[in-house]
Amino acid sequence: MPDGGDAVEVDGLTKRFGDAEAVRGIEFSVRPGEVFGFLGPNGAGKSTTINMLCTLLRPSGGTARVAGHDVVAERDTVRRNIGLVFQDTTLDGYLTGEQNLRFHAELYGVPRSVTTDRIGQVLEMVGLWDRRRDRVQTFSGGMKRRLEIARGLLHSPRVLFLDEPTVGLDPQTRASIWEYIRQLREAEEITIFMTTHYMDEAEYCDRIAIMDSGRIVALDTPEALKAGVGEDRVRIQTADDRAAIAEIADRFGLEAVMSEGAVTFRVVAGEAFVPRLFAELGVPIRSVSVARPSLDDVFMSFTGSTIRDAEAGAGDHMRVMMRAMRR
Ligand SMILES: Nc1ncnc2c1ncn2[C@@H]1O[C@H](COP(=O)(O)OP(=O)(O)OP(=O)(O)O)[C@@H](O)[C@H]1O
Repeated sequence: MPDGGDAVEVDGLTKRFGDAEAVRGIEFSVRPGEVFGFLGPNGAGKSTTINMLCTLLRPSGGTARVAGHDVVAERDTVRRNIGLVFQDTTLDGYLTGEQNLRFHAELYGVPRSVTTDRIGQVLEMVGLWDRRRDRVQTFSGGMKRRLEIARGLLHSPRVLFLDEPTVGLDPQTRASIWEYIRQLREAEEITIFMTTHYMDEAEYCDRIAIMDSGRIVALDTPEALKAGVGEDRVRIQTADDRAAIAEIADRFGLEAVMSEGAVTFRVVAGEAFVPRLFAELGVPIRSVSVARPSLDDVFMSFTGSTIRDAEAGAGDHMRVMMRAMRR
């Protein structure tokens, strides 16, 4: 990619399937070295977008450049510069881990002189060096996923696309995959473009784009997106909860309720508000906690559904219902 250029640069990108517009003229860019998360409910257009960026699908309009090259005019160059780790595994179970990688190296034209070293390097990176001579069919789900990540890295791509890299894996394996992703960024100076349905994982991304109904509806750092939701949740335990609720309404104009045994209310910049609360509330406070808005709150505010609904395939249905209810 040219010096100073973006790793992914999308302008007016559109995809129509017949009359339906799956991607509606989106625009965004990803900086080199970023871990960029792509979120959205089912049918939002994420896969369609990724497929266009990976040159697997031709755009109906607009442009996309990946690693500095146009996905239509320079398709083959783009392909050489990207790695793909998609949900459907394409590993060959009868081959060993090492044989799978060797096959891929030939497919990508990795020079023979460097293949063996490179295979060793990526297998070490994902902790599979000791299992390199075992058939892949004996691997656990997490090991297969790690081998796929190793394979995606083999030809030293500039941009690695990961489609739900940790889906269906146990929390421990998910954590270790993330550890590899973080190491990767340091070791390979690679840009990572990923989709995930796990909000706790989206937190690890440098920036997140939320897509809904073919458009990018939000794009920023996880911190900025959460701050954009506005209000923090403050919970206090007091000597007299009923009096505290009344006083919070009178003095600060905030509506507090009892929730799980604590007086709970929402306020902008909760941490800065707490000293004022202690100074001005007549009722003694026994304990206080402040919770920032979560990425779940962010997702909900932009798409009208939680990521779990979206994951369960109920996202579209929920959204329609919520919109109808708001009317
Ligand atoms: N080959 C196709 N032909 C017709 N319509 C398609 C095709 N591929 C996708 N679509 C439609 O485009 C829209 C976006 O689909 P897409 O798969 O990109 O969404 P997504 O955000 O990746 O969803 P998911 O999270 O379920 O994978 C959907 O309405 C889908 O039905």
